[in-house]
Amino acid sequence: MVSTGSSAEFVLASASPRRRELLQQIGCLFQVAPVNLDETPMLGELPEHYVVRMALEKARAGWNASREQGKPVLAADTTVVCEGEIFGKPANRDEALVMLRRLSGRSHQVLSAVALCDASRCESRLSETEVRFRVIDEAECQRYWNTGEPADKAGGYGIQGYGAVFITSIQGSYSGVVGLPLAETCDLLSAFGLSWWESA
Ligand SMILES: Cc1cn([C@H]2C[C@H](O)[C@@H](COP(=O)(O)OP(=O)(O)OP(=O)(O)O)O2)c(=O)[nH]c1=O
Repeated sequence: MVSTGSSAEFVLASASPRRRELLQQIGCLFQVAPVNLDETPMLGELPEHYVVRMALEKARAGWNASREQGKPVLAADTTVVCEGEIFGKPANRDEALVMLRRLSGRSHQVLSAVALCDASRCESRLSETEVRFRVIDEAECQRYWNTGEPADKAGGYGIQGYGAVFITSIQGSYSGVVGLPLAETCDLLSAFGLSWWESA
């Protein structure tokens, strides 16, 4: 449950409703305090490096903003990788349509990193999932944009929404594609002595 005050075991440094819902799904007690960072990849940065760096930077920024509470801070980053190229959240309709056309009829990877920081350390875990799209035609790309779903999602689609109709196979972590890989997240929480469904 999202809790306020002393019952929260950690802080989630994220504005993503998906990350909140996934943590609620496994019974975590946490509070939410989003951070705002520049998410531009560095020139030539490898996708794996980028996504882990972003998750660690968000968790560190969250820790710095709330350190007086002394609670560990969890953060995550999700990116779509198509033919080696990083697809973040589309800036506008045209960018979303370019992404959807590129994803059509081929496989891509979804990388999700989760990071946890406290006073003494910051650690991260990385999840990689292979997702295959069927062919999507131009009219479908445009109709999909009009649903409003692509705008705030890496790669311009949501597996948990209408976007599911494009997906013919997935190998890896469903929760990782949605934005927070739960097996890796629980491993990280355990490493810091934090619980999940025991608190439900
Ligand atoms: C591929 C995919 C991404 N997404 C979302 C998860 C993330 O919220 C978003 C990727 O952007 P992120 O930059 O990882 O996260 P965010 O900006 O939404 O939130 P914050 O940085 O505050 O934690 O895309 C889905 O919801 N479904 C999907 O199928």
